[in-house]
Formats: sequence, C-alpha cells, structure tokens
Amino acid sequence: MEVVCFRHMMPSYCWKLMRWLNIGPEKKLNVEHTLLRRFIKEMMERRNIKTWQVNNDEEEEGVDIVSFFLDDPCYANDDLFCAITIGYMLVARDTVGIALTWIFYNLAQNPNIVSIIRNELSPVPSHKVVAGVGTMVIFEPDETRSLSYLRAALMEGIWGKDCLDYNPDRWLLKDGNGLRYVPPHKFLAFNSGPRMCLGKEIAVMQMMIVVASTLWNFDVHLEKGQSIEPKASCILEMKNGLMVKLKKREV
Ligand code: HEM
Repeated sequence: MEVVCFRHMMPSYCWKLMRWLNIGPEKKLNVEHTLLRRFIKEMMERRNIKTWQVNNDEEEEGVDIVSFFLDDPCYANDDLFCAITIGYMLVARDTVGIALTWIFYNLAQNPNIVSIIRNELSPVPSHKVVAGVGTMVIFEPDETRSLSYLRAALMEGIWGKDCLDYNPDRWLLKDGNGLRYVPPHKFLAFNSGPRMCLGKEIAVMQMMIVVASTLWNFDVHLEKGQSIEPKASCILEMKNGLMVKLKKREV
C-alpha cells in the first residue's frame, strides 16, 4: 500500500524506471509480490489436495471464494488468478482491519458511546441461548443489520471531515430514529460513482459483527504512552499500530 501511494505521488516515468532497474520501493514491491505469489500457489495446492481428499471421502466441502475462482475455467490462468487474489487480499482484508483499528481507537476514548451501543445491542443476547457462565456472545449479521447507532459509530470512525470530533449523532435523523441518508459523494471513504467500493456492504457487515461482539464481551482500554498517527499510505494504517487491553465483562 505504501508503494501504491508512492506511485500516485511520482510521475509515472519515474516509478516505471525504478521498476525496470529494480530499485527503491519498486524492489520492495517485487520482493513482496514474489512472497505473496508463493503463498497463493501453496494455498492452491493445499486446496487441490483437500478437494481430492473430500471427493474420495465423499464429505461435503465448505464454500470459499478461492474455490469459486478455481472452479471457473475463465480463471484457469495462474497469473490472472494470483492477480485477483492479491487484489482481494488488499481491498477486502487490509481495509477492514485498518478501519476497525481506528474505530476501536475512537470507541476506547468514548465510554459514553460504548454504553449507547451496548444498550442498543442488549435485546439481542437475551434472545440467544448462552451456554454456561463465561461463554462469549457472538452476534450474527442479521442481528446487527438494523442497529442504527452501531452503524453510525462505524461510519463516524472512517469519516474524514473534522475527524478529531467523534460524533456518531451526525449520522442519525433528528429524532434519533434511524440513519440519515448521506449520498456517497459526501462520504468518500468508499468512493462514489463508477469506481465506488463494490464491497461496502460486506465491509460494514463484517465491522458491525466484530465491533458488536467485542464491545459486548469485553471492555477495551488503550495502553498508555502510545504515539497514534497515520502512515503515508493509500489506506492510512496506524504507523505504530494500536495497543489495547481487553478485559472480559461480567454480563
Ligand atoms: C472499510 C473497508 C473498505 C473501504 C474503506 C473501502 C474503500 C474502497 C474505495 C475508496 C474504493 C475505490 C478505489 C478506487 O477509486 O480505485 C474501493 C474499491 C473496491 N473495493 Fe473496497 N473498501 C472496503 C472494503 C472492501 C471489501 C470488504 C471488499 C470486498 C469484499 C471490497 C471490494 C472492493 C472492490 C472489488 C473495489 C474495486 C471497485 C472497482 O473499481 O470496480 N472493498 N474500496
């Protein structure tokens, strides 16, 4: 991601020359690409062995995105498959992970907002069968989909304008009942128009489940003395990461 950012800032002849000479950030990218491709090839081989075993044992296999591509003859070309998989790893994994880091950073500093989210969540666990003391409650996509305040708190965590003011209320209707409509061109974290993020709803669903399950089961405390700042990169990861302590809640 740093190299992608670097390419945006450089004239294209400059990074293309560096790529040709295999120097600087382009050399780093080349090394990492080779590692990723090796990892993907191993994953494909493992998946083929697993499919062979499953076919022989006649057991049912789970559905995964890799299998969708591998079973499609249009993606029989290994290079195309590797490029698609690397693309998915960057757009679908790092983005969500990094957005969650900033969201938890904000939530850990705003216990009042955490309380409102827990109140909104509280009807859900009472409908679930909790097996034994100390068991964790894991929220499902259908259970969090309609929770407006939780969604507002997530959107606020990836909001650019006056980002130092963490204020989920700005996403809610005046009467507090439901979310305001904010057109994509006013909230550009997922871009707008023909290049808009195709995975926005998947990303929001994943983040809702992770934030709901974490906040319901744990108190999140920031470690003291950290320097929190974004890295110069396309997806603004935290330069030094985020250290938190999780304490199991007695619910
Ligand atoms: C918080 C999480 C995410 C954020 C902030 C985000 C943001 C974005 C942005 C800004 C773009 C446009 C990039 C451009 O203009 O070239 C984009 C594109 C894309 N995103 Fe996401 N994304 C997220 C998660 C995901 C997930 C989970 C998936 C897949 C499951 C995904 C799939 C895609 C795809 C396929 C594109 C390319 C769309 C195209 O150009 O046709 N994203 N995303």
